[in-house]
Amino acid sequence: MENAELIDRYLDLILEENKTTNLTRIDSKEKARILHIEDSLVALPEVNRAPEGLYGDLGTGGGFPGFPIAVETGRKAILVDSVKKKTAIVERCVDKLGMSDRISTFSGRIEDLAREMPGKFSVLTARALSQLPSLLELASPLLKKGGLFVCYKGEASPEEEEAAKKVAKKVGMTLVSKRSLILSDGETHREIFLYEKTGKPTVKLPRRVGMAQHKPLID
Ligand SMILES: C[S@@+](CC[C@H](N)C(=O)[O-])C[C@H]1O[C@@H](n2cnc3c(N)ncnc32)[C@H](O)[C@@H]1O
Repeated sequence: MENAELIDRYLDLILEENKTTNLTRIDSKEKARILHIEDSLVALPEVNRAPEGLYGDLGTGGGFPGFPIAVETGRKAILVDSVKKKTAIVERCVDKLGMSDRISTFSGRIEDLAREMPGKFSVLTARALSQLPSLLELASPLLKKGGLFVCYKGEASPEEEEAAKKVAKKVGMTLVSKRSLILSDGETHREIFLYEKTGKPTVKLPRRVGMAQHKPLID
């Protein structure tokens, strides 16, 4: 099966599951094609700059951008979410498409994955998960040196970007690029932030579960 067809079938399976479990508020196929598939794939150029190796999608929900990115890059992938019900559905859909040898899930907190697999990832993505400062802290301990972190943001405020600068330094990450675009619906604004793991964090990571999101390292 072609990649595009595989991804389209995955979306069908997720929309079917969505009738009984809340995975996405977008229920029309037409809209979902733009907001889930097209949007997931806009950061492919950034992801492809990463060194070879394992890919992870943090806070994957119904598997976006994780599934489309995993298929298009051909990388081994782990899709991470703390809600077991969601990862169970993603796993079932991946399995139905015969992709479970390459794409797996981790059901648990990102902080716990960082304890199990420190420095094992070459590239990570996160969409609609948290503010940049928290995301940087969560991603850093999972990445190998030279690994990349691709953040899909709506519109980051100047304050959020300023806070992210401070935290990036503390967690050994460097901003490589930022790009803005509008999706083909003509209205959805997307910002892609690309960070590289360039050094050692000056704080011990991961901190206790929940700290990155509730008490970011901004002071
Ligand atoms: C708003 S949803 C976004 C889902 C998907 N990335 C998308 O854009 O469609 C955020 C997801 O992140 C998960 N999440 C939030 N904090 C997490 C953490 N610390 N560890 C693992 N998953 C987390 C939530 O369970 C939720 O499914």
